Amino acid sequence: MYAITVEDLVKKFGDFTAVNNLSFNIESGEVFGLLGPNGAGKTTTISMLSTMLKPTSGNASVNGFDIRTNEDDVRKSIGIVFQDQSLDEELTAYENMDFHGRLYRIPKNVRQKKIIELLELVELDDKKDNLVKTYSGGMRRRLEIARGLLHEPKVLFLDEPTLGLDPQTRNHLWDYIEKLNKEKGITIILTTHYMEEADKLCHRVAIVDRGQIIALDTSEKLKNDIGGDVITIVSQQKDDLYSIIRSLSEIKSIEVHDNFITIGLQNAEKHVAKIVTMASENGITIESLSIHKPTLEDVFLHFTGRTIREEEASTKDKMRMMMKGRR
Ligand SMILES: Nc1ncnc2c1ncn2[C@@H]1O[C@H](COP(=O)(O)OP(=O)(O)OP(=O)(O)O)[C@@H](O)[C@H]1O
Repeated sequence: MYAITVEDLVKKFGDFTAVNNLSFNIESGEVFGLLGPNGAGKTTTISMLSTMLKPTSGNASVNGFDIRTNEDDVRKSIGIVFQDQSLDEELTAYENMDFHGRLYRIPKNVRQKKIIELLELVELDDKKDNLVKTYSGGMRRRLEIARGLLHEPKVLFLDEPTLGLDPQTRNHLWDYIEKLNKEKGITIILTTHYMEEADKLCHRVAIVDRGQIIALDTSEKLKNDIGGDVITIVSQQKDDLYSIIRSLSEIKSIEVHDNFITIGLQNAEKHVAKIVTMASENGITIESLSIHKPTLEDVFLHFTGRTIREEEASTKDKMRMMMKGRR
């Protein structure tokens, strides 16, 4: 059974198309990732699915409810944790949860029990009476996730759940997200520009670029399609090198980029000497050469010819954290 169906979904802001004809389905109980660089249209997509934004055209349903005509039922059946923090710093964790539970009109006795159970799940029960302003970034994010689950949604939307968190806290949060999915069977749709996050957490990944899905499958399958290993060669004479080695039968894929070539092939270490010899015999200088197992970055590069621009992403992280610090 599908928790989410999306058909030809489009969102335009004036002349600009932020989401361009997306179609995909998410199985009930799946952890599904939208992976892509900043501005790819990930947040816009989940904003439409959570009924915070109206689509320009197309159809989608969440838990069987139409996002255009059945907004209230969609909202009641989902939990949302968006990028911008929405906790009340001057309240305790328990009070933040309680306030949310009242908004959803959860009866007091059920509410009290559920709050403790969820705070235990994210291991914040012993800090429940501390003010949120004393919490670390990771604790706040855990609390937001617990709060998003209070009304027992079947589907949870997480927009960049670990944005700006340090690697250790990020790992920790991944464990909670996995636990939620396994223990509670909640369908999770998350957006991320961290490839390791999509790789680690998601059963299937949709790689999004410029408003479109450019690849969708399990991370394993996406990476296997590139070839068993990837050789990256930096050379000023990349075009010459390309023409010399392109017809080697062991090469599964070969692409020329700005100042380097990527080659997908099985058992790279067996063939690398031959490639270097061919280069040298033809007077081609290799500046550097590396071999690695394919990552989702390679998949992105393969489909778009660009990298996911981690640098740009991390600059944006820093800006966001600075803005949060100022509040
Ligand atoms: N309200 C809006 N008005 C005009 N343009 C918008 C609006 N919201 C988003 N956009 C544009 O739509 C594009 C997609 O934005 P979106 O936030 O969905 O990207 P994203 O993949 O989630 O990236 P990020 O992680 O940076 O949020 C961007 O170019 C953004 O500038």
